[in-house]
Amino acid sequence: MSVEPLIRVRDLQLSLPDMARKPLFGPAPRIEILKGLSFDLPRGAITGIVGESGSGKTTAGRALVRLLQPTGGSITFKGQDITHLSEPSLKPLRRDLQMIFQDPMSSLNPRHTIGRIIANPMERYGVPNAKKRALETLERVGLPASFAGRFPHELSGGQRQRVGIARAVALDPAFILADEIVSGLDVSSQAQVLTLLQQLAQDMNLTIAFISHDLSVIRNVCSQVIVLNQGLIAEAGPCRQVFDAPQSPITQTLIDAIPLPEIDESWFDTVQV
Ligand SMILES: Nc1ncnc2c1ncn2[C@@H]1O[C@H](COP(=O)(O)OP(=O)(O)OP(=O)(O)O)[C@@H](O)[C@H]1O
Repeated sequence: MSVEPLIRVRDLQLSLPDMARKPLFGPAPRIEILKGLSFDLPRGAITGIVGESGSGKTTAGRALVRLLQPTGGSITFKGQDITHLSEPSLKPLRRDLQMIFQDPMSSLNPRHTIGRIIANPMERYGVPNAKKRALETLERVGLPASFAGRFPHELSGGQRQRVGIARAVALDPAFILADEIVSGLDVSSQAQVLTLLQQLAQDMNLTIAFISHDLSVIRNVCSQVIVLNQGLIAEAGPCRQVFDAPQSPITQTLIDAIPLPEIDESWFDTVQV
């Protein structure tokens, strides 16, 4: 018997009004952004969603957490069809569907302390001992509890991203959408944040959709990958399989774009041949 995935997506379609082409009178024509995506997000797995700019990654992610309303197909979460749920009906599910964004500086309230930023959502959901849990969660993401009294601008980019992760995991969600969360970080901070995310996913049995335009990042953290191209799935499968034997020219192009590791060319001059 196969295990039911946490999220099941079937023939997902989404169109939005194209305001750039709106006539003076009458409605704007619609632009088709997602043209029929079908995939599963297995429980406890990190699934990479990759593709060139404009391929529909962010739109697909926002549809998954129902920040956007699909125009066709279905999204099933824990066996429940959430495709057309109204905002009040979605409310009890919101705690389970968390997000981490690319730019933690703009997603963290600059006037709130780190402790408040992590405790606030817990208090909203009536989680007991929110302040104590906020301190514990800070330590869980590798930051000292004393950071609770600091403000976002007093942290480095990598530390701020850890706060973004802490705020999401403090709610003990089932699913996290991570949209380009390491794009703004230097390479060593990137590696640390990715290791943390993997560790948390394992410890907490989190299901994560990890959006990135960078296949090399996906390769390091994800067990399966979905390659998007112009609102369609170009290829999907276990990460290793997709990397080792890409079936789509789109995937091959993304693989070819991965920069080679830097080579110290002075080394060649010292080698005796
Ligand atoms: N609100 C909107 N109105 C009209 N078109 C939109 C809207 N949001 C996105 N689009 C278009 O939908 C397509 C997919 O956008 P999306 O942001 O999902 O792509 P992406 O793969 O995440 O790109 P990037 O890597 O650049 O963030 C793009 O062509 C974009 O211009």
